[in-house]
Amino acid sequence: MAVYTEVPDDEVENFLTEYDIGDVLSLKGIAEGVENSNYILHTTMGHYILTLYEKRVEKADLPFFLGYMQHLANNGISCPVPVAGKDGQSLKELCGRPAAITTFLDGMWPRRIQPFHCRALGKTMAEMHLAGQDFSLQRPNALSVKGWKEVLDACEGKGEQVKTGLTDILNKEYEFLETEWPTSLPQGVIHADMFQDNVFFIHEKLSGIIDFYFACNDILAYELAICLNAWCFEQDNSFNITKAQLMLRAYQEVRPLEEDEINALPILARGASLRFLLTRLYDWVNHPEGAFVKPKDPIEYLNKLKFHQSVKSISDYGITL
Ligand SMILES: Nc1ncnc2c1ncn2[C@@H]1O[C@H](COP(=O)(O)OP(=O)(O)OP(=O)(O)O)[C@@H](O)[C@H]1O
Ligand SMILES: N[C@@H](CCO)C(=O)O
Repeated sequence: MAVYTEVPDDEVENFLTEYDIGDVLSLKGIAEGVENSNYILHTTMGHYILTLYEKRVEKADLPFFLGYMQHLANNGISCPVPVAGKDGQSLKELCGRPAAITTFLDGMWPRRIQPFHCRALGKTMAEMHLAGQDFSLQRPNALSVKGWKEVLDACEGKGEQVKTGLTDILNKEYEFLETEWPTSLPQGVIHADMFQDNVFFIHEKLSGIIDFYFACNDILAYELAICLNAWCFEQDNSFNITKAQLMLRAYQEVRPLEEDEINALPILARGASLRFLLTRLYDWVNHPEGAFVKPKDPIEYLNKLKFHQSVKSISDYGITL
């Protein structure tokens, strides 16, 4: 479940008087997602998504997230569009939490990733990177190298509860990445959490991207590295080079990678593995007993990290210079 804040009927009715989107017909909590409270809002004018932003989202970051979604939509990328109230503002407050209404996006996220999904994702990712180039707001990635250290420290060695020796592996990998992390690769706005549950398809066509609440300025190729991790491994942890090749080729048809970006992919992929390994580990060891939200498996990302550590050349990702 991801409805942390319940919205009483009279509050939503009152809230909608701030908008021109008709009267409420129903408000249904959405079970998926872990960060925020999401509702499907059905009004006399159609369907919308109502989101109440919970603790992990900084209120000061919301103009960046909502502005980025609007910017992408203005530039032809299919994603939820923030709905402005009668006062022209899309960021509001409901039940004591920051809140926004966005348009409803048709489509389903793929339960089983097929090669064609990876191809479609590569193309859309590159289009988003180009579209983001003239977005004026800035948000540094709070979960880049410095942020990883904060999460690592916050885990207080509790990795041992999950796997003996994990703390040592994490410390060593962090030290390696801190020294080797590239500093001069092309940067831009990235989504930073483009996992399969955030990418909708209708049949074989990508219908849109959702959940922009980790979006930030960072190395563009780091997004590819995140997606190699999230989309190109099979259930048995084997790397699917066909999926990677399709994703990287489709990306490059829209935004060709520079030589430095290609050469950096193994390091970027290690960083991406460590980032999700750490946040998953933190959630795992701090998971309240009996909570509805099931934490995601950190060890899946340890296995992915091991693959990237073993990579000998970029041809292991199905790409050549
Ligand atoms: N604009 C939208 N149109 C249609 N459905 C949406 C939209 N936004 C969210 N949803 C639905 O709500 C679910 C949760 O949304 P979202 O992924 O943004 O939540 P979250 O709490 O930020 O979760 P997480 O960060 O864990 O993915 C999605 O899986 C989808 O079913
Ligand atoms: N996509 C993240 C969780 C939510 O942002 C993960 O799989 O760890």
